[in-house]
Amino acid sequence: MSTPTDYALEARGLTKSFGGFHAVKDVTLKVRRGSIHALIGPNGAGKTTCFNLLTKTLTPTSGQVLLDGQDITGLRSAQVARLGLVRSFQISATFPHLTCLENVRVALQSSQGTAFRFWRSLNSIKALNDPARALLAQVGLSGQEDTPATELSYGKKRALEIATTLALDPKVMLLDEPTAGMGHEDIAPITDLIRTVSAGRTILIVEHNLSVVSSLCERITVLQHGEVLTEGTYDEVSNDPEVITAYMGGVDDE
Ligand SMILES: Nc1ncnc2c1ncn2[C@@H]1O[C@H](COP(=O)(O)OP(=O)(O)OP(=O)(O)O)[C@@H](O)[C@H]1O
Repeated sequence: MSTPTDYALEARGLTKSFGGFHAVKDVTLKVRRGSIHALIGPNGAGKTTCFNLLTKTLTPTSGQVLLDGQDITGLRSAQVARLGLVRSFQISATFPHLTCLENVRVALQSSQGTAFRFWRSLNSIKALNDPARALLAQVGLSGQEDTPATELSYGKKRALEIATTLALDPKVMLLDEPTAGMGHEDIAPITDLIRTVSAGRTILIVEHNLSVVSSLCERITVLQHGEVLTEGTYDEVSNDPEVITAYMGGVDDE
């Protein structure tokens, strides 16, 4: 039998209204520890609003968010990041003119709360070089330490963003459309990378590319009009007639 702490991240009855409009309505979501869980749905279904509620970028109108069974509804975004709930491609945006090594070093400094202490000694900054190199190696960017982020290919930029997220040592990673805008050649490597970095972590992913979802995710929650339409394995949800009507028919499965 499942206990509450089998779930690294939980939403209970989460609702967000803008004026009278419910962008997210009574969403209950349980993300099992150590799993990769997808949140999918057609455009405007409420996925981004849900992510913003989970990372506390938005305050819910009602409902609760729990991290490892702890109610984090009242906390701020930076506080939940320190507790280990980190959203990639948002907090971890990279600095285009810094090198890969410098980008990861800044993220490591920020995870230690020292990012803006410019008077830190050069030695203490240099001490971050080895861990920064190790993180770059983890995402397949060895040899690119001195390359400015702006010169990386699109896929490698995403890998760098993942390295800066890993620098924060997240327990739960929220990945917001990691393959959006990518060419076919970059999709398989980034999918493999997400699988690799998922070891020992929990991942919730919003992703439009359903072949990425089917190859990565154990569980899938489908949103429609701000509400949970269904939840299950890829086979279960992709064969659900309601999902086919609401979602599959209208989505370009790249
Ligand atoms: N700040 C806001 N004020 C008013 N309405 C909003 C606001 N943010 C989102 N919405 C509305 O809430 C609904 C859900 O939007 P949301 O961006 O969460 O959907 P989504 O599933 O992420 O869509 P997409 O796949 O297109 O990114 C939409 O109808 C959107 O217009």
